[in-house]
Amino acid sequence: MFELKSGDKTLSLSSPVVMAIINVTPDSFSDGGQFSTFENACKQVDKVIEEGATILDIGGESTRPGATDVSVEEELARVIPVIEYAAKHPDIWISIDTSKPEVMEKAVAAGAHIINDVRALQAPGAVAMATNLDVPVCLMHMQGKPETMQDNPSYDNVIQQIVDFLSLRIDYCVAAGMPRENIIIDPGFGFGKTLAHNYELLAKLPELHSMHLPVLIGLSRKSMIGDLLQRNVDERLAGSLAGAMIAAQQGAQILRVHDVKETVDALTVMSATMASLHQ
Ligand SMILES: Nc1nc2[nH]c(SCCc3ccc(S(N)(=O)=O)cc3)nc2c(=O)[nH]1
Repeated sequence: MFELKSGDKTLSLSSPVVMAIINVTPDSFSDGGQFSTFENACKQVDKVIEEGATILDIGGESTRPGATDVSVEEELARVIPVIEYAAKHPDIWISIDTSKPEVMEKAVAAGAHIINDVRALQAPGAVAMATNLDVPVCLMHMQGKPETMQDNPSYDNVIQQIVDFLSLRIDYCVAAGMPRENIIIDPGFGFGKTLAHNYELLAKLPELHSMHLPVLIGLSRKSMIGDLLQRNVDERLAGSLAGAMIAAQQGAQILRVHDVKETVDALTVMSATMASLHQ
């Protein structure tokens, strides 16, 4: 099965792992920026580690629909102190959610093990930087850009176009010298997709396995849950857990979530069930 290697660490992905969302942004869509202060972010780090998170995804730039860009300096000022704090925990894996090469470089120097780029390393210098850093990289599909991606998402064949985009990005990265084993793929729920596109994507996740790479998915508390259930962002736990379990059943290896404790419990029930098949 798949495993991630970063420095002298190895993470087995033989069963799904939980990636905890740590937003260090004042305008995060889900937590109303409550973690915009260093202290709150560190409290959240401690909480999700206690709850069983395997990876922390630390982000200083909100990429929710309508979000605007943040400067390199501002992004660094937000994320570096939190990465340094989290890196004190020996066993936790740390992912930096960024598209900027400078942030990637300083985040890895501060202790990050994985790069998570919602723009699939399309920024100038990003492929070279990620290749030189030689850490696992998540390449995600987004149609358009956060400011406008939800204005009118349209596809002829959503899953095929996502597979084609990711294949192109993978080929480009490998051609630049990145080991294919460093790559994680992600269809980008909510990044330029309608409600129908998101559910078709969830249903057809197995089609991503043709790429023989680990799959990361992030649907936690997103509009595909909220719009379907007509629920506010703080009432989307049950829907998010249902989506996470469907994704795990469909073979996703990394689940990016807000609600760690609940997702870990749900995954434990699922993994126990699957384990019984191998006895
Ligand atoms: N690899 C990876 N990284 C991620 N980082 C984020 S931040 C979420 C931004 C957002 C919020 C809300 C909606 S919506 N309109 O669907 O509710 C869309 C995007 N997400 C992901 C994801 O999925 N993968």
